[in-house]
Amino acid sequence: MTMYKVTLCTLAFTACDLILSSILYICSCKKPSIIQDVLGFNMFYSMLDVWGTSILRVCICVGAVIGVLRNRKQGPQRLKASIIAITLLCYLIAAYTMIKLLLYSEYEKPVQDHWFWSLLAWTWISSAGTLCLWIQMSKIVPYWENCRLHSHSNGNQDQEHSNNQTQKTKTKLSGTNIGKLLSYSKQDAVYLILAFFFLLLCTLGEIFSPYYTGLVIDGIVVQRSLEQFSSAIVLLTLLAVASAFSSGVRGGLFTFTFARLNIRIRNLLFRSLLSQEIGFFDENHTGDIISRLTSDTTIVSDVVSENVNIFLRSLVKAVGVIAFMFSLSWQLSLLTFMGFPLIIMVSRVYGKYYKKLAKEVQTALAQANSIAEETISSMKTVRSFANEDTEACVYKERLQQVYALHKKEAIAYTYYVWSTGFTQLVLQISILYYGGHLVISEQMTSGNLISFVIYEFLLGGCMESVGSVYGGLMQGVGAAEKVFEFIDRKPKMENNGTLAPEHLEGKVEFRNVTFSYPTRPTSLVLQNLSFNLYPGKITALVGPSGSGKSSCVNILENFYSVQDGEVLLDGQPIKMYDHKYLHAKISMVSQEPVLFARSIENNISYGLNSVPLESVVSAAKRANAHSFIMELQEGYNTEAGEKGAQLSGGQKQRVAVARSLIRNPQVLILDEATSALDAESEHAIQQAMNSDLQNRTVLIVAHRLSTIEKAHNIIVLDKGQMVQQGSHSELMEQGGLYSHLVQRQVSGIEPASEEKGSYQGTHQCRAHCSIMELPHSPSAVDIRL
Ligand SMILES: Nc1ncnc2c1ncn2[C@@H]1O[C@H](COP(=O)(O)OP(=O)(O)OP(=O)(O)O)[C@@H](O)[C@H]1O
Repeated sequence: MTMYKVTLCTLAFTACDLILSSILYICSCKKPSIIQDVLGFNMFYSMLDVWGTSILRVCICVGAVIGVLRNRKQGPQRLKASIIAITLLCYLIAAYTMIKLLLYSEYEKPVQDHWFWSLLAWTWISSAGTLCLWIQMSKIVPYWENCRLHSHSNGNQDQEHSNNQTQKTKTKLSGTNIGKLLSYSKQDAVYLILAFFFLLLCTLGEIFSPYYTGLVIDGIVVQRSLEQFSSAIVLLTLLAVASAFSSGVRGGLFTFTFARLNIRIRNLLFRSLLSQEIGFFDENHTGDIISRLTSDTTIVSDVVSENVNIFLRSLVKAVGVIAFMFSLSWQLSLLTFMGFPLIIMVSRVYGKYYKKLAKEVQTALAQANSIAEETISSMKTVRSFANEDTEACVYKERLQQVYALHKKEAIAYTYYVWSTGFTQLVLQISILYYGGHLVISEQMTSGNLISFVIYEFLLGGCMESVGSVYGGLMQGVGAAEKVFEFIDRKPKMENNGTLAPEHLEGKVEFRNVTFSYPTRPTSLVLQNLSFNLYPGKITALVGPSGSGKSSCVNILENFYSVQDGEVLLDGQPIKMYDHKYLHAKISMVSQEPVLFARSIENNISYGLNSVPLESVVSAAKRANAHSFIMELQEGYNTEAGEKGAQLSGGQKQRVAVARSLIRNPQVLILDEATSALDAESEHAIQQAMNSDLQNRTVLIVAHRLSTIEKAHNIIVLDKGQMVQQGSHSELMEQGGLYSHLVQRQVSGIEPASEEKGSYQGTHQCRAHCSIMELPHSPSAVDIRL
């Protein structure tokens, strides 16, 4: 709504409020004239004070209008900042009318004055209206801001629109998350219904107990009848037993159901993670992801299960207790409910703040986990640089952030308990005072007052649980939000190809490929790159560090989408091939192969279904791994350790080569695959591959240029572009980057401009060492690729 519309509405409402309240007051006036009513004001039968609240509302509305008109820019913001105070004021007006009702009922029993009821009802309506108008005015956007928004470029509008959408989605999330959690529990509907049934039984028992306690007291104090007193005690005992039994069953069922939910959510999350594109894992830290999978899923199910249990119990109990309270005394109930909105308001404010804090705690914890995970998984590197202290300090710093957030949480909780505790105390004293008055004036029995006080305590307990559970639930919802974010995430690159031809030649074509990594979309790693790989031929990719060799392999493995151009396998885009088929036909051995913490046999047959041991042994023999495997205590059943840590670098490489060879791939990619091998092993593997070559397409990524001299085609990359192509002798004749690199390696000196990082340095050292060995090294001399 525009500023003028809201202002006009507010002024019209204010006038209407003042006129109607005045008319109703005049009509409800019991004195002959208004002047007499004003001069002889009596709280018990004059409505002057209720009319006076309309003046207060007029002041609020007119003040807001003046504030907004005088300061169009900051006015609405100030109104927004004071919404809680105005809500409190409107609530106090409504609460005052209830006190008025109690006072009036002392004078006129029952209250049958229509004008009185009309003025009371109008006061409630107009208090709510005042609050709504205040909120509307706080949302006013100044005219020039509107113009600025309209005249903004389309791009910016889209941006703002999408921001608004995100905001809206976020607000929607909290509500939908609980719904979503329940939808994941659909399969457990029977258990949940049973749990709810026992919850009702247990709550009914708890609700009736105070009532029978009141009957026991009346039996002793008022009737002095043994019969009434003992029958009430028997019923009370039966109720307590039934309630305790149901309570146990209910608790067990809820815990069981939410344990199932935990497993379900973890499974879904893990499946969703496995379906994400590789870029997702570049963007998100492993620690963060693991934290979602472990701590967040646990919070979702455990915290939610515990809190839903308490929340539902308290809610059902509160409904029953309220019904009993009204049946015992409507006046005392009214008094009790004056404090009710105040507790809700405190819970809301606290819940909102707590939810924000819970999310921050989760993020900070995930970051701390990520650091611990990274450090522990790279312990050898940390130790070799003697960097334990720094890592411990970094971790401590992150934990300090978590601690600071926890402190904030603790302070928020303290304020919350203080405010609700104080409200309840004031209420209890008021109830005892007014209740005593009702008993003395014989408007209720002493037994009923005791029952009421017990109910009031029960209701206080329920409210407290609802409030504290609300915070817990919000913590669960905050964690659920993050879990669902991952579960619902649609992979940006889906493996939904279907092509799986029986015969695959293995011709690969990079056609005008332009590529950048999703984490750095602006820096082009490959630019308009085109080359072919042919079956039965060995092609080598060489180039300085960072020139894009491994990126070509990543694209060929269909790990990333290209920005422009395409990669074709037998003339078809690789995306169109079935995921499993593609990775059975294209296999890679990398420089630092990752093995899994399983037996060597399982590592070699990884990803294949029911492979006979003979095939595993045959692949291991071709990879020159059989003899070392047989020397291990448990042979093929030997555990490889986490990431293959129980094997040496060369042994890992040989197992990885066997893992590739067993698939009999049509396209074989070797990314410095034999770099960690001794000369003899390397030679043996080269021989095996040589004899296996047949019509296979082989792509070698090489840093040691000596290893690719016999390749049929050498592609030289520089800054993501192909600068040369040909056989070793052709390229040496041509001169240029290739011969330059070879000469540098032979002389053992790398161009300084290429030394950009420690990783590169490692390669250069290796290259340097291997070339220095060249004249004597059988691996270099006997290459038969
Ligand atoms: N996952 C990634 N996310 C973002 N950028 C990356 C990623 N991997 C590599 N890069 C960048 O892409 C460029 C090419 O890297 P690439 O690994 O393909 O080079 P390379 O020729 O294989 O290098 P090396 O010989 O050192 O292994 C580099 O600038 C590198 O920083």
